[in-house]
Formats: sequence, structure tokens, C-alpha cells
Amino acid sequence: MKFFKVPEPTIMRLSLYSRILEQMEERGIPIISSVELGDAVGINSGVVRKDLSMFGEFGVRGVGYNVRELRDNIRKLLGQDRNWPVIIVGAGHLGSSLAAYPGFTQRGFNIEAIVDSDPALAGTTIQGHPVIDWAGAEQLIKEQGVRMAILAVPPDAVQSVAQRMIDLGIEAILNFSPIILKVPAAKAQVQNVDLTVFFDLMRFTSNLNEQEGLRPQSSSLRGLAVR
Ligand SMILES: NC(=O)c1ccc[n+]([C@@H]2O[C@H](COP(=O)([O-])OP(=O)(O)OC[C@H]3O[C@@H](n4cnc5c(N)ncnc54)[C@H](O)[C@@H]3O)[C@@H](O)[C@H]2O)c1
Repeated sequence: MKFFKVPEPTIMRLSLYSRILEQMEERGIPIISSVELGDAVGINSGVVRKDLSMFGEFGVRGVGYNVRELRDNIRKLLGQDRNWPVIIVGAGHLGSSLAAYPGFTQRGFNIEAIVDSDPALAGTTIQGHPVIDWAGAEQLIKEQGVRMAILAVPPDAVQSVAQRMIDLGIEAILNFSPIILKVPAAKAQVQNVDLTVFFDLMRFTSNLNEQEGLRPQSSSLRGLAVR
């Protein structure tokens, strides 16, 4: 299928386009050009056109893209037109904060529950989300058809937790622990999130600019634009 060949940076930019298009729609803007969309995201209009051309003939040359139509198409491509059940593992500092964030639900990711091995936590709720034990997790994953998990457990537990989740049928893992998980790609996809990497990136750039007497530059999207 064509979608298997879509590069990751393109998919990440589609997510950004969808947000911009939502904002445009809220402001009642019916048409947007690739230049305007590129400017809003901070990338070249050529990249926008190339990204969108991978999925069909959106837009009219010299006119632009119909905001609602493009937003609907991107929503379908990204699966944003339906809700995805998600389970969090680890009801500690990070897991609790993530569970409390309403933005996930707004974007169609429903936090069904938080799994924690601490018996003192199981049976409690965090912002209305139940904290459950592993037996409860097994049942919930099967009953709700959960395919995505967020791991917010200590580094020494994360590899075995990931394996346990995969054994229960989880296909996609968002890993917050500072460990690069070893998971067969055929079993599950893994995305690692480590904020210190971004701090290092900023520190490196500031360091370099200081040495070269340059002013700090900032563009969180530069990486996406050049990859
Ligand atoms: N990616 C980032 O930028 C970032 C930022 C902060 C923390 N972290 C990482 O997130 C993880 C969690 O950090 P925290 O501060 O919330 O830790 P924490 O100690 O507050 O919480 C960890 C929770 O995991 C639970 N747990 C441990 N083993 C478990 C298992 N086998 N099954 C189920 N639950 C289990 C514990 O009972 C605890 O409630 C750590 O790996 C930390 O390094 C990453």
C-alpha cells in the first residue's frame, strides 16, 4: 500500500498542517495557499506541495486549497476522524500529568486507564481516569481493543513493561523513559520521547552561536523541513 512508503517527517508535518487548518477554519478562512500554509508551519511551500501531492490532487493551481476539504482529508489520513483508546503505564509524576492533560482527548486519544504495579494506587482515579493493576489492564486491553500505550515507568522496568504490553496486543508504544527500547518492528512500533535531547539541541546551538558570536536562532521545524 502507498501509505507504507510515507516518510515519518511528512506524517509529522501532516499533523501540523491539520492544526493550522483547524485554526483557519475557526477563523472562517475558506482557502489557503501552499505559501500561507508553509509560512504558518515555518517551512517552504514546495515541501507543503510535495507532502500533499503524495496523497492525491488536493487544491487548485493558482487558487489554493479548500481549508475544510484539506482538513477533512488529512484527518482521515491520520485517523483523526475516530477515537483511539490509549492506556498509560505508570501513575507516577509523569503518568499522572499526562493523564491530566485534556489535549489528548481533544485530539481523539482517549486515555482509558493508567496501569500501576503499586497496590496503593490501583483503585484510585486521576482526573477521572481509573488506575488499575495488570490483571485489569489485560481485561481492558482485550475488551476495549486498545492498541496504543504510553510508558511512564522507571528505566529499569520499561523493557519488561513494553514486552508485557506487546504480549497483551499493544501495537504502538510512546516511551518516555530514557531507554531505547528493543522491540521487533514487526511486533510494535515505538516512539521515544526524551525532552533532554531537545535541551541538548538548544544548548549545543546556543554554545555554537556564542562561540561564533551569532544571535540565537530558533525553529523547531527546521529538523522536519530538511530531513
Ligand atoms: N521523556 C521525558 O522527557 C521525561 C521526563 C520526565 C520523566 N521521564 C521518565 O518517565 C519515567 C517516569 O518518571 P516519573 O517521574 O513519573 O516516575 P515515578 O517514580 O513518579 O513513577 C513511576 C511509576 O511507575 C510505576 N511502576 C514501576 N514499575 C512498574 C511496572 N512494572 N508496571 C506498572 N507500573 C510500574 C511505579 O509504581 C510508579 O507509580 C521515568 O523513566 C523517567 O525517567 C521522562
